[in-house]
Amino acid sequence: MSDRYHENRIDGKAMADRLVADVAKQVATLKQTEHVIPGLAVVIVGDDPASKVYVGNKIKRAKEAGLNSIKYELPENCTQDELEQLIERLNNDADVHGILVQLPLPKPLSEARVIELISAEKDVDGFHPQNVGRLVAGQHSLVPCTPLGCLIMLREHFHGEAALSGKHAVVIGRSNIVGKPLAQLLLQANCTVSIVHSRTRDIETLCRQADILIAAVGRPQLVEKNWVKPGAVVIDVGINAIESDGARKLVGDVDFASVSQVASAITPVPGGVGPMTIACLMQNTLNAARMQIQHSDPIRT
Ligand SMILES: NC(=O)C1=CN([C@@H]2O[C@H](COP(=O)(O)OP(=O)(O)OC[C@H]3O[C@@H](n4cnc5c(N)ncnc54)[C@H](OP(=O)(O)O)[C@@H]3O)[C@@H](O)[C@H]2O)C=CC1
Ligand SMILES: Nc1nc(=O)c2c([nH]1)NC[C@@H]1CN(c3ccc(C(=O)N[C@@H](CCC(=O)O)C(=O)O)cc3)C=[N+]21
Repeated sequence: MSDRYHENRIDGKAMADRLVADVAKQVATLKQTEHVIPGLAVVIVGDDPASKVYVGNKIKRAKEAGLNSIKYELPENCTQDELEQLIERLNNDADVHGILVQLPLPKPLSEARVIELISAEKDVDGFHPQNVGRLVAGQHSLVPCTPLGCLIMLREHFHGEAALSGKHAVVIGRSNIVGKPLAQLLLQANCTVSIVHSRTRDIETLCRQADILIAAVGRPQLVEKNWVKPGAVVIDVGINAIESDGARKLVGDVDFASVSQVASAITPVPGGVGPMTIACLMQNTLNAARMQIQHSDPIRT
């Protein structure tokens, strides 16, 4: 009984490999037809080791996708002005189609000001207020990478978006980066959406009602077996580094060992949402380049 649902992992790494290969094909076509190579600028401020790992992964994947990628490293103590001057320069550089500023920024830099300064059509993170507004209005063009990665995983798992219709999706977490935009995407996919957070009462009972449960909390292994309805699909966005037997390891916001006994499908950490986030960044950079070339209507996801 305990492993009724064994072999129920959703393989984010394999899906991400396929998505990047698909982007690479489309990039090659764009090169031939439009003589343009999409360019991605990744800006990192300071030397947080985790941020360095993620940025390294992004640059590696960009190479695989055939994109031009440039990394800009600014010192921890750089000023708001210096950072903003770099963004302005990238906004005006025709070879740069996508700009990503790795978050969080060291104090006292203003994330909100930087996000607003990035040209909305180069905002491959989808964090600019104009892109947030478009997402909510259902006219989205550049959608935040992690929520988009989660949606693509669910679409593939259910063999199309139609199967999401009417399902109860519970999103744990309400950040601008993950929880809120993801709830919007699920709503547009006709799910019934609940968002729960640190002030929610009886969170366990609410989570147990979910057909699709998504954890984006930042609390290692918070979600346990008794939070999950048997047969539910669980997406674990969390990336938490913990010490276990003296070694550093990555775990999600879900207790994988216990929850995988009751879930019908579950994403692992590592190898789940993380790789899909980066693959979606490549897709967004391609979409941004296309929009800039054609000045056409936004591409729907
Ligand atoms: N796989 C990937 O590509 C990515 C992974 N991540 C990971 O996802 C996780 C979430 O990231 P992010 O959204 O940026 O985090 P934030 O810290 O910005 O948001 C966390 C959310 O969880 C809520 N929360 C915190 N504690 C609890 C609790 N005990 N019970 C219920 N809700 C709680 C908070 O509530 P409140 O609003 O009330 O404070 C908040 O809404 C992190 O582990 C992060 O590393 C993030 C981005 C990309
Ligand atoms: N402007 C901005 N955009 C982001 O998209 C953004 C950000 N800032 N700041 C930090 C978060 C976090 N994030 C991750 C991306 C990939 C992995 C990833 O590839 N994880 C691998 C493991 C990586 C490892 O070994 O550490 C995996 O889950 O398999 C993780 C986390 C993007 N974020």
